[in-house]
Amino acid sequence: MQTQNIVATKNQNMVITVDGPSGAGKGTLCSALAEKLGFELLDSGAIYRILALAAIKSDISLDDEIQLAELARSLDVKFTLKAGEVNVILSGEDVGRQVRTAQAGQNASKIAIFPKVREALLQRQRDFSTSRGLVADGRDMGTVVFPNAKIKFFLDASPEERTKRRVKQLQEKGFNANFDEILSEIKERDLRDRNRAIAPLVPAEDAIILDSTHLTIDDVITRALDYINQCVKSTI
Ligand SMILES: Nc1ncnc2c1ncn2[C@@H]1O[C@H](COP(=O)(O)OP(=O)(O)OP(=O)(O)O)[C@@H](O)[C@H]1O
Ligand SMILES: Nc1ccn([C@@H]2O[C@H](COP(=O)(O)O)[C@@H](O)[C@H]2O)c(=O)n1
Repeated sequence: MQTQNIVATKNQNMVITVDGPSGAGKGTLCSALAEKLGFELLDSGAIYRILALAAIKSDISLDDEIQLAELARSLDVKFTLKAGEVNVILSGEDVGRQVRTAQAGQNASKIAIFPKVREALLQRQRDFSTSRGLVADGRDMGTVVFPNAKIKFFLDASPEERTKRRVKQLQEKGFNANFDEILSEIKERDLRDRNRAIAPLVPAEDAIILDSTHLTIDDVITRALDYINQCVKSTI
């Protein structure tokens, strides 16, 4: 029986979490797993990026925890799938391109330090879990949002490799990208994400660590699917 069939049979609201630093390949792995297993996908980083963008559009300071948390509770955001691409719709406007910039990532990481903001977004993220199963991509998926998930990955790669990937990705999307600038942004974001007081970027105790520095995308997907297969078989 193939992995996707075994998982479909055993599913029952299964949650697979994938945490790790920026550019480690979480989104790539999560989309592949969601597609192969027929699961829903949660890109939690997109929610933080959208909130920061919505704050800027509403003239709310990225330092104002109370107003940011209020905005988080009323955020009108939808993810729609068009021609295999996820579109991000904020109050009726397609903001997919605006939230993918390096600046949007930095802004997201600035507002992500606030406990009230994280609390306001918690249930919204948990609501992505349905009977279909969920692959959840982020920084605190395995530690805070879905601590009871049965399968947890922590995907890592060296800062230099992640920068190389990010530069290529931004250039392919038509953005300007300078290696040294992106490396320093990645290091700055890592530092903030790993050292914040609430929900810092750390592997869950029961997470499998996958270092993708010297692995191709296909290697990472195969290793993750093998592990999922083993876990599911051991519970049959
Ligand atoms: N193992 C890999 N080898 C080479 N390139 C990779 C690998 N995994 C992902 N990539 C590429 O690296 C880029 C960043 O990957 P991705 O967007 O999945 O990272 P991420 O961890 O989700 O980042 P972020 O948290 O900032 O959204 C993409 O262009 C992707 O195709
Ligand atoms: N669960 C999460 C997800 C993201 N963040 C913060 O958002 C920033 C942007 O995330 P991307 O995955 O889209 O790059 C990230 O640097 C984190 O600061 C978070 O705190 N928790």
